[in-house]
Amino acid sequence: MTTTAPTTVPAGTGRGPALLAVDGLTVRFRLRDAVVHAVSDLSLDLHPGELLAVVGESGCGKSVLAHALLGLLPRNATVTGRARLHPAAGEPVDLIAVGERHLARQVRGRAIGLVPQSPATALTPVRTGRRLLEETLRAHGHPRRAAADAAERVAADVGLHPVDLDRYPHELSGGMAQRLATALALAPDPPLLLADEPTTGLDRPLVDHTLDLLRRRCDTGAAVLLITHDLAAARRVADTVAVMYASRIVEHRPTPDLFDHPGHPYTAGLLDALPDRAFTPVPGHPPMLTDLPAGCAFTPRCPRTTDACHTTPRLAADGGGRLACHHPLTPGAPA
Ligand SMILES: Nc1ncnc2c1ncn2[C@@H]1O[C@H](COP(=O)(O)OP(=O)(O)OP(=O)(O)O)[C@@H](O)[C@H]1O
Ligand code: NI
Repeated sequence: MTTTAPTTVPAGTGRGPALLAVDGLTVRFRLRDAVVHAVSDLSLDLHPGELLAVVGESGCGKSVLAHALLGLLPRNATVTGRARLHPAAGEPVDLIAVGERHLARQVRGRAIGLVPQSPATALTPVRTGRRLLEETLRAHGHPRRAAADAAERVAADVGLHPVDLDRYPHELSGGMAQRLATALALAPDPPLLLADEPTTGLDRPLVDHTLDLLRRRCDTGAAVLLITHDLAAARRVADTVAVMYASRIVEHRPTPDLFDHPGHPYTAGLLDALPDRAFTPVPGHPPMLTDLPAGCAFTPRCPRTTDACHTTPRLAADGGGRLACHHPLTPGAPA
């Protein structure tokens, strides 16, 4: 590996030991005649009570990050680095090294919940939402009768009507399937939740409702890694925001700092694309992850590029956050 980022998180979030400490996580996919650099040297800490939003354009590696932590990647993936999960009750475990048996028995669903990006395909088609929820709850120790009540409660939490619980997954709209998937992930009350675009297909009031639900989970001690395209969503609920570009975290800061004083030209570009700002998209397209340029991958789209950008910038402490850029923006100065 070329660089190793510090594992400290931005100031203000470092209370006690991290629940999740990811260090140098790298994922490569082998294709017949190419290698996909899906996640590169990624480091982050997540503490109990913290909501971290991971944002970035389509294909930058957000879902692969979540799947790597849960051992859900296909066989052509190679994962290196460490991801230490340290639950309050229990020994720390390296999610990358621990192996499928432990992940299946102790981690997935129990220690780490996942709201998958495409819930419609992830839901078992032959069981109603109610059965799926009750089975999940019983698998995590709820007695039969308590599970029935808890299923209705958690369904109501995500805005699902009891009648909708008696439908089969194919009878649900995209938004209902999304809410059911969220309910299934939340039901066992995992200390860590990975929520991959959990508001897809929801109308605005339900988007806010779901986001606030995740926020409340953090306020009662859980940690949430929220993957989203929606910067407004991140702004509403996240404590810190990590911006990914072409497989790397390029900036990570407390939420207000990121929105008010972005340091990376890419972050500034994403903010400029917001409808309530300049509403101008970042020009150009992200690079192919099979063919990344040497050095900073944002170089071809960056207005500040110089020769220095041909070496990969280290993700280093910057103010209260972390930044990987040779020519960062300074607060108040034009891009
Ligand atoms: N099994 C696989 N084999 C090869 N490449 C893969 C595989 N799974 C994902 N990729 C590639 O890894 C990269 C990262 O994908 P990922 O799904 O993490 O993107 P993302 O940031 O979640 O995008 P989106 O916002 O569209 O969900 C993409 O280039 C994708 O094509
Ligand atoms: Ni994704």
